[in-house]
Amino acid sequence: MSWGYAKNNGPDKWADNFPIANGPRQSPIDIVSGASSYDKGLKPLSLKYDPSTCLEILNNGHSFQVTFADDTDSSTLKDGPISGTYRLKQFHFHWGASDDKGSEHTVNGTKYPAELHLVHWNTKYASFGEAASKPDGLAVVGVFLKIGGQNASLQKIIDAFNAIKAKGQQTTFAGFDPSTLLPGCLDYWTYDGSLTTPPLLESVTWIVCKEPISVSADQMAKFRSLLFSAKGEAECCMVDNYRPPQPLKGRSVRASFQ
Ligand SMILES: NS(=O)(=O)c1ccc(Cc2ccc([N+](=O)[O-])cc2)cc1
Ligand SMILES: [Zn+2]
Repeated sequence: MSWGYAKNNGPDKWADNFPIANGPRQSPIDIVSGASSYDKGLKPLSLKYDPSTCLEILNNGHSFQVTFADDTDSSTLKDGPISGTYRLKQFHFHWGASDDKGSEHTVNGTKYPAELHLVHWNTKYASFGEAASKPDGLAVVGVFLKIGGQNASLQKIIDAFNAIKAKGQQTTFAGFDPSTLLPGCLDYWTYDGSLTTPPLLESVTWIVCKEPISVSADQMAKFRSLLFSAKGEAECCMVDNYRPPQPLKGRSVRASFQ
């Protein structure tokens, strides 16, 4: 049986097939703001996204993701805590069955209803797959979602959900600008971590934005209408697809702001 988020294949079972689950730099973590240290050497994030690199949206059975053409430096992340150029590969979300949980990172123990991950890979390596196995191979920008007003940018994504309700379904998704999903303020925390799903590779520089973006309660309900299950299988709602916080194991968390 492959990994998932159920009792029998969820986060507490992942170490059985992926022993790195108990490694020294696992993600997510609880961000204790008072314990993070302001680093004046941290640069502002430089995010440059080209909507024409947006390709498709798919339900992979764990989340839904929007994938980008990453054969040129059209959509990139630079500066911040990283050196060099990282290309946007995809973005996806994690969310809960109710508004009191769903994010992977937490802030002073607080869970948000959802969390966006924008996944980038270091162009010093030849491909995403190669980069994913290197300690400085990936950089993921995390953005919290909090319940508030309707989010017009998210609505464009939600409008495609009918075509990707079940695992394995995908559809063309062109011209979407991911920068419309970013908060106004790009203050961030950063630390060395891992993928938060198997294979849990310890190759991610995490960049977690302090300011959340809004999502309405109705929009969150639409996230929860997606399915973990494939067409023809017993329907299983795609909810609680988040890993809980992992031990810090001596890592420091730096803040780009005072
Ligand atoms: N949630 S997250 O840490 O941002 C995350 C981002 C991307 C991925 C997808 C993935 C990344 C790498 C591999 N790999 O190298 O075998 C397989 C799947 C998995 C998890
Ligand atoms: Zn993720």
